[in-house]
Amino acid sequence: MKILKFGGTSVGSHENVRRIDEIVKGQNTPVIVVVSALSGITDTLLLTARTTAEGGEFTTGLSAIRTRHEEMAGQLFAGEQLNRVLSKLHPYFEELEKIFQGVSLIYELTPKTLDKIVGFGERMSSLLISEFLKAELIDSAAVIKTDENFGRAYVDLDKTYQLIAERCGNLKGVAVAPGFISSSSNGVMTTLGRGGSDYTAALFAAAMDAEKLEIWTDVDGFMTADPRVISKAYPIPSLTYSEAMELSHFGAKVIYPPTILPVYKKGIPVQIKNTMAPEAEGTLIGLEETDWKDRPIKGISSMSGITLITVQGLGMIGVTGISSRIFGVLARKEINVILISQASSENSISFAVDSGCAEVAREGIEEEFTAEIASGRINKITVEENLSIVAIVGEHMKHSAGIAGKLFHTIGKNGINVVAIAQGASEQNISWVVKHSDLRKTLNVVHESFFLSPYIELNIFLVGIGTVGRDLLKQIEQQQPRLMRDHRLKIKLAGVANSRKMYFDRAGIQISEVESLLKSSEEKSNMTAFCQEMIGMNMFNSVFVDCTANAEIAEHYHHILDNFISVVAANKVAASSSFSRYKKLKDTASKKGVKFLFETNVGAGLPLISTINDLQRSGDRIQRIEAVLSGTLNFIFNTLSEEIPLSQAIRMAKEEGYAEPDPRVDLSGIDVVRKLVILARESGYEIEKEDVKMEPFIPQKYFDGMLDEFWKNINEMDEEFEQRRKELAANNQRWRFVGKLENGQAEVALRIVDARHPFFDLEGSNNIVLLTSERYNEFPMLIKGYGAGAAVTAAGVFADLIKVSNI
Ligand SMILES: NC(=O)C1=CN([C@@H]2O[C@H](COP(=O)(O)OP(=O)(O)OC[C@H]3O[C@@H](n4cnc5c(N)ncnc54)[C@H](O)[C@@H]3O)[C@@H](O)[C@H]2O)C=CC1
Ligand SMILES: N[C@@H](CC=O)C(=O)O
Repeated sequence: MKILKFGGTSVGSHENVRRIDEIVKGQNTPVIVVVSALSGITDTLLLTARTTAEGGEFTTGLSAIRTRHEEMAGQLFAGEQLNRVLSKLHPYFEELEKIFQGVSLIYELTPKTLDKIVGFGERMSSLLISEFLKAELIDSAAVIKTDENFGRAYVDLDKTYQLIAERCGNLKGVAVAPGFISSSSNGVMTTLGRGGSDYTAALFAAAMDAEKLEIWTDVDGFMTADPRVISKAYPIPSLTYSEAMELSHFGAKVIYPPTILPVYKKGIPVQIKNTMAPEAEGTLIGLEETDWKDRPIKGISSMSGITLITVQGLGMIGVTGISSRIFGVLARKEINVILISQASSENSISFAVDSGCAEVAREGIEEEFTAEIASGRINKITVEENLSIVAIVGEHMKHSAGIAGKLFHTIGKNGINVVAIAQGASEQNISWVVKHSDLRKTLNVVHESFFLSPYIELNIFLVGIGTVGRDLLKQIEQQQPRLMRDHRLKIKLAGVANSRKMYFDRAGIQISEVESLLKSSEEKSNMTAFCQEMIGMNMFNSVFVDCTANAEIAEHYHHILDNFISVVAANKVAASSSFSRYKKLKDTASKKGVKFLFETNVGAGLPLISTINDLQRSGDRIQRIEAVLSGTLNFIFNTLSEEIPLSQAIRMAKEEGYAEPDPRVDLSGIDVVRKLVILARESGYEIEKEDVKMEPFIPQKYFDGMLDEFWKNINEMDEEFEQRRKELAANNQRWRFVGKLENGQAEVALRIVDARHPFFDLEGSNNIVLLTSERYNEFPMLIKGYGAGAAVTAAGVFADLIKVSNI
């Protein structure tokens, strides 16, 4: 025999009732179908009853209940059968009306009367369904026996099992039973508590030693997290009884927790199934899980609307009976305590309750401890509101070291403050309290870090869509399928800005639509507002990517890192600003556990900074750097010819995407000064830009004034350069703009090199770096390759992004 329970949504429409018929027909064993009231009916019954007791009218509520059932009957039956079903339904409406009239006369609604009223929902739905399935109707109230604790009666299990077995022992086909309702030994109607239809089904299953209990609902089973918050949540194939209990306790409203006990005692498996998608596997609950045996954590549950109350005082230390008095008060006031946390010093006890009961709880505690508060032995009762509880659940957490460490490290790294923690000695559940505003981020972080997510998400906020930024977007779009497939990495563009507009979307911005979305966006580009929005979005694994050359944007890095957001910069301004600022940014990143990466600041995509970092970390010491670090200048010197004068070569470098947004930064030598300073600092030298000796090769007057004037006047230098170029060519010599660091002294200057020099053959916009260190001494390390350009620079930024993701 099988017991199939269908919830309110599953019986809430005639289409769904027809689905139930199909599901039941597919069974090849006797079946008892337990049903809830039609969706929304229990709420209407409760509301109408309460309104009536307060002097309001009941006719509207009653007529809505009547219409709903009559309409459903009209959709399920026709002709004679419809008349017959309606004639069976009408006595219920009449009886209900009489009860409401009684309540309206005496303005009183006892728990006993309320149980009688709410039980009508299941009585009427079971009538409709049994008629439609042409099944026997079992009166659950006659076989489930309880005490008279109305609203949530306690079941006499022995008596109930005996009566069910007697009533259903000879059942051959299909029977339908209302959930939720029961009766006392005096025959008074009682109910099993909200959600009690699951419990009814479990009682039938246990009494009949059923082969399986199936709970048919409107979700695909227990999910790894709340799917309304985590779009990547997916069904858990199997759980043990205790895991299901733990998950149900904190929010996963898939099954009513008391349901588990009767079936657990008899070892009856419970299958959660979706009535709307019967083909989905669902979740199987049993003594042992059938899947995911290697996963320490099966799911995350969460609960919002939580208030944490803390009772604190030095006078509590070593005093017995404090806890018993606190929880005694709460028990007397019928306040459910959701989580408890006590410091081992015993000077404080914190407990979490539903915010709706917080005020009553606080008043009760203050009253109980009036004397201790007056004498100062208890000095504080604090109430923290707007909190949420999150719990990870899994039987294999037991004796598995490192779970809590990893959990709180990951949470902390994402800037989430943990307000309180509790872990049961059973080690199946670790629960903690966070601000409600951090709940989404917490769930995402935990879901990902414990591999409950099919992929890791990196949320990027990109500023600057020029040569590098545009290519970066193109590369992300092209590489995304491979990253998802091979590395479980999904790069999500959550915010973007050009110099005019900005646009955000937590769900992710389609890269192909970036330009048009920015064009139509109402939000004007503003860095302060951009940071505010990005930080306010409070997304986990966030990275700010700066593909501008803007100094104002670089000013915001500290604030961004301080808010647990990594920074990847192609922009060289921050890393080459004052040493104290550079150091502060690095220290902040390290303190906050995020990354500040700027590999492309020197040599574009060449692995220069990472190589220097590796040498340093492994104990080497950089003694000397000699390098060509300007792609633009190298390109210009390799391009100048009789046909191509200086001014034209500069324009070509700009068109090729090598030059800075303002090419005077390249021509003045400032770009190389910045790069040399960054390399020196990464090599451990405390150096400022002003410390670098620079010999300009173009007169200062061309750099003063506006950019337009520069473009207008720079051809004045063409002739002189052509003269000098000819002389060089005649001597088989070339110009190279060289940066050098030696004995802590840095200089940049235009050099003339001949064919014997290693820089002589440096082609196009290539860069070259010779690193002399303690280990690479007689033969320095040489790194050479493209030193500028959209594709290689964007690839370098991309590589930094991948480093942030830690895949
Ligand atoms: N192009 C190259 O080969 C390399 C460039 N870099 C660095 O990459 C950065 C970007 O260079 P490119 O893409 O070549 O320059 P670009 O001039 O093509 O792009 C910069 C973009 O930033 C935008 N922008 C400026 N201020 C802004 C603001 N306040 N808000 C939003 N957007 C703003 C500009 O409108 C422009 O679209 C620069 O810092 C450069 O030094 C680094 C290595 C190589
Ligand atoms: N303008 C720079 C670009 C790379 O940093 C250069 O030309 O090297």
